[in-house]
Order: sequence, then structure tokens, then C-alpha cells
Amino acid sequence: MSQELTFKEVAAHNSKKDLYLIIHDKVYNVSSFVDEHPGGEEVLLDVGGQDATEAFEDVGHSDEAREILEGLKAGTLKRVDGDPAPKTAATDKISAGPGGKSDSGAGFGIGLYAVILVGGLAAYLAYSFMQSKDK
Ligand code: HEM
Repeated sequence: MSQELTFKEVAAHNSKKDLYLIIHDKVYNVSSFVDEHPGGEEVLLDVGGQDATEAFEDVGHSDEAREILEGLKAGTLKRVDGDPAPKTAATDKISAGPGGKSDSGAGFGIGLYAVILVGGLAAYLAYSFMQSKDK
């Protein structure tokens, strides 16, 4: 059974006895898990009724944690106009980051070498021109 819940409906479940979380646009009923969470109940209550994708992924939860999560699934999130944008995990950004960064880094490196090479060549030519003029 998978029901669709809107952001507003999920937001109503924000107490310890009735706690829903949104992770990757899925809705989880974590009420029964709050007391067992190795990371403590505080962090779960903090994101109760909200999009906890970023918080969940930032911790780098294990596969076991993800299995527990599957068992708590209450439904899927139905986004309507005016809802906050989906939260992407910081880890997603990191995994996309280094590739792009090192690419542009290499481009900059080659550009820098070119500047040094051309500059050095110009300096050398100017120097030998001066020398030949002195003679
Ligand atoms: C329903 C969602 C969640 C489940 C099923 C869950 C499950 C778990 C599990 C099984 C662990 C033990 C380590 C591991 O297996 O990775 C853990 C640790 C932890 N969790 Fe969660 N977690 C959930 C949500 C969150 C959220 C939203 C936060 C927010 C910050 C959080 C913060 C932490 C922290 C800080 C630890 C590390 C505790 C330590 O190692 O001392 N968790 N969680």
C-alpha cells in the first residue's frame, strides 16, 4: 500500500508519537523507530514532518539503515505548487563536484603553462634583441 501525501499533510506529523520524514520524495513513518535510532531521537525530531534527505545523506547512513528505512515507508510525496524545492543531498553535489572541478582545473593549468611559455619566449626574444643591438 502506498499512499500519496502532500508536503502539508506530512508536516502535520511532527511529534514524537506521530513522526513522518521525507527522504528522496518518499514518506516514512519513523514513530516506532525514534527510540531506537543510534543517532538519537533529537535529530529525527528536528526534521520531523520535513524533508530530511540532506540530513540523512550527510551522515552517510549504512545499507542497514537504508533497509530499516524501507520498512518504515508510509507513502510517496505528492508535490504541489508552492512546496519547497526537493532537497538534494550534499553527497550528490560532492559526487558531481570533483569531476567537474578537476576538469576545469586541468584547463586552467594548461592555460597557465601557455601564458608562462609565451611570456618566457617573449622575454627571451627581447633579451636577445637587446644583446644583438649592444654588439
Ligand atoms: C528514518 C530515517 C533514519 C534511519 C532509518 C536511520 C538509521 C540509522 C542507523 C541504523 C544508524 C547506525 C549507523 C548506520 O547504520 O549507518 C544511524 C546513525 C546515525 N544517524 Fe540515523 N537514521 C535515520 C535518519 C537520520 C537523520 C534524519 C539524521 C539527521 C541528522 C540522522 C543522524 C544520525 C547520526 C548522527 C548517526 C550516527 C550515530 C553515531 O554513530 O553515533 N539519522 N542512523
